[in-house]
Amino acid sequence: MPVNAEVEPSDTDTDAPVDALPVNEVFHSLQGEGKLAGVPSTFVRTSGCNLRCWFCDSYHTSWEPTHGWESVDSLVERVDEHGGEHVVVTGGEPMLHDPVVELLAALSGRGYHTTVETNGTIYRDTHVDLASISPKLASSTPTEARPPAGGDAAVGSWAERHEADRLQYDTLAALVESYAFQLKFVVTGREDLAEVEALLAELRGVTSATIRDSDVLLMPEGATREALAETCDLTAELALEHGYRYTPRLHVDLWNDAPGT
Ligand SMILES: C[S@@+](CC[C@H](N)C(=O)[O-])C[C@H]1O[C@@H](n2cnc3c(N)ncnc32)[C@H](O)[C@@H]1O
Ligand SMILES: Nc1nc2[nH]cc(C(=O)O)c2c(=O)[nH]1
Ligand code: SF4
Ligand SMILES: [Mg+2]
Repeated sequence: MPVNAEVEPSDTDTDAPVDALPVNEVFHSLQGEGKLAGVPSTFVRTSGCNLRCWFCDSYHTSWEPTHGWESVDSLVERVDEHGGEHVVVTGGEPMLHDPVVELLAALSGRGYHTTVETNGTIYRDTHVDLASISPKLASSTPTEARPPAGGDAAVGSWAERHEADRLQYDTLAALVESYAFQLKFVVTGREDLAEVEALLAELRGVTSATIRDSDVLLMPEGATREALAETCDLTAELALEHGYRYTPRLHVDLWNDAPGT
């Protein structure tokens, strides 16, 4: 059961087929972010999210979700066709969907290393080799003055909903206690670091897991090379100042976040 079981699979069809996931894309690329940056990986991108970051680089899984329904068996077959050792399950928010549990168990059973990219608001008891947790800071909250960057969807009630739901310490604690993890924060400005520090102090206070500074990654905000160029120098400076790790966004550097990368 998810820790916060009241989360609804918002923005996904209500007539979801059993054992199927709403899938936006499956592709093979280099892991662009985090401790495994540079590792060839097959990505399964589910659609639908319980949050709405203004900067979301996957607009068609959050603000205007699109997907086809695909069974776990069919997804495993498609992953097998790409080959390799590493699979990244991402979204949208992949932990929203019940069949993600079976998908991760099946991938693990076939010997894949699994990374789950998650916003850290929903816990699932399943097989995860690396929980790549990206808790959302106040600077991610959409407002009328800061609407979604990837399209013209209306902010509407999402300002309040995102703000209310973005941090769930019981869920973050369950994730870091259950799985090998990284905590990956999107940095938009210097002011974000006070919130990172406060969040880590709170989380370290409520969990028995050890959170090393080297498990904390600062990632510059930017869905394009131009946007990244504005934030990467400051993010590197902040990583050095605070003793945290810097993570690049290799897929943006290499391919400008083109579809399928
Ligand atoms: C699209 S999200 C999907 C997984 C999950 N919903 C989450 O937010 O962690 C994948 C990763 O991209 C990051 N991300 C999204 N938009 C970004 C942007 N404009 N700049 C930098 N990172 C971004 C998220 O923080 C997360 O680490
Ligand atoms: N190459 C590449 N690496 C990634 N790492 C995390 C991604 C994501 O969207 O979750 C991502 C992505 O979209 N592409
Ligand atoms: S939580 Fe992830 S998928 Fe959802 S809006 Fe934010 S970045 Fe996009
Ligand atoms: Mg991405």
